[in-house]
Amino acid sequence: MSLTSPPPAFKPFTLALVQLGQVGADKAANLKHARDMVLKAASAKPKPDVVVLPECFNSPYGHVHFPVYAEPIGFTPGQAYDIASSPSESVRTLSEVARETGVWLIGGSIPERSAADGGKVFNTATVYSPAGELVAMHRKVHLFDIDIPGKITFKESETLTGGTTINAFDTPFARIGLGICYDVRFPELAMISARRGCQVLIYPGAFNLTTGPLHWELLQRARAVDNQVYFAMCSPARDMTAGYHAWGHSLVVDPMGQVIAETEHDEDIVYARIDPKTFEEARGGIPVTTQRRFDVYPDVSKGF
Ligand SMILES: O=C(O)CCC(=O)C(=O)O
Repeated sequence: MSLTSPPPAFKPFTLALVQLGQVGADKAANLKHARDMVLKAASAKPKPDVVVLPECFNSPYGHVHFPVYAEPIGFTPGQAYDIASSPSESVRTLSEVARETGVWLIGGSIPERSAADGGKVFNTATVYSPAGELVAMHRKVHLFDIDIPGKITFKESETLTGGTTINAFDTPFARIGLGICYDVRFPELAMISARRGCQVLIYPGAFNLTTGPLHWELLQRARAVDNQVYFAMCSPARDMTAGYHAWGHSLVVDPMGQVIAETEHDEDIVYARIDPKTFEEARGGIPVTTQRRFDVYPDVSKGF
């Protein structure tokens, strides 16, 4: 799929965010639990069309862990990919559960080591069709390097490299744009995805107890309102025994900026009905999409 082609007609669908708990040191156990929770999410009535897992769901979150848990994936967008011989056990597991449940699965993110990039490690989201095909991938573009003295210091760039592409995938009901966590702080990424036809943006994420209360909801509502799109982020559950304390509060925001679904911080699954009517009403009533002044400032979605 090309971000320059017209998007699919936007139709109603059900989204499920799996706020996964029990992410520990045992990768096989993490994968099994993720699989069990996707099965649970998909057993709801109505069955969700899209199921989402959180950032870094197969490994503890921390720069020391990324190289240890990293798996080769070897996917090139637009090229055939044989799941059965994928070198990534996480990819094989996610593909299988997508096929078994018949949902579109945004497989959170996992540390990926890429031989084609000299062995560099990325924080990578993979997406599966209901047939289990790997249809898209997003490597976190903006690395989470922050230092708030006395509160939180985190430096993903110690071991990770940032991705260089903007990614989305088409379903029969929407074009869905991708990002990962810290990417939400950079309005350009969401803006470009929205101007290239995405009606829905979904970012696996894992905010923390310092920035979570202040910025998690604010940033998602901001990205939803300034682009008049649905915006959702899926977090891991909070685990105060883990090295990183996630904020939780996976949520879905509609194109008017209203939070339409939200969890607390424990393990949970939250469902939202995504309704094109709200999207059309937002764009019709507040027509910023046709009022932009590209004679005064440039359109960042063009020219590269
Ligand atoms: O931007 C933030 O405050 C948190 C970002 C984060 O946790 C991440 O990118 O993994």
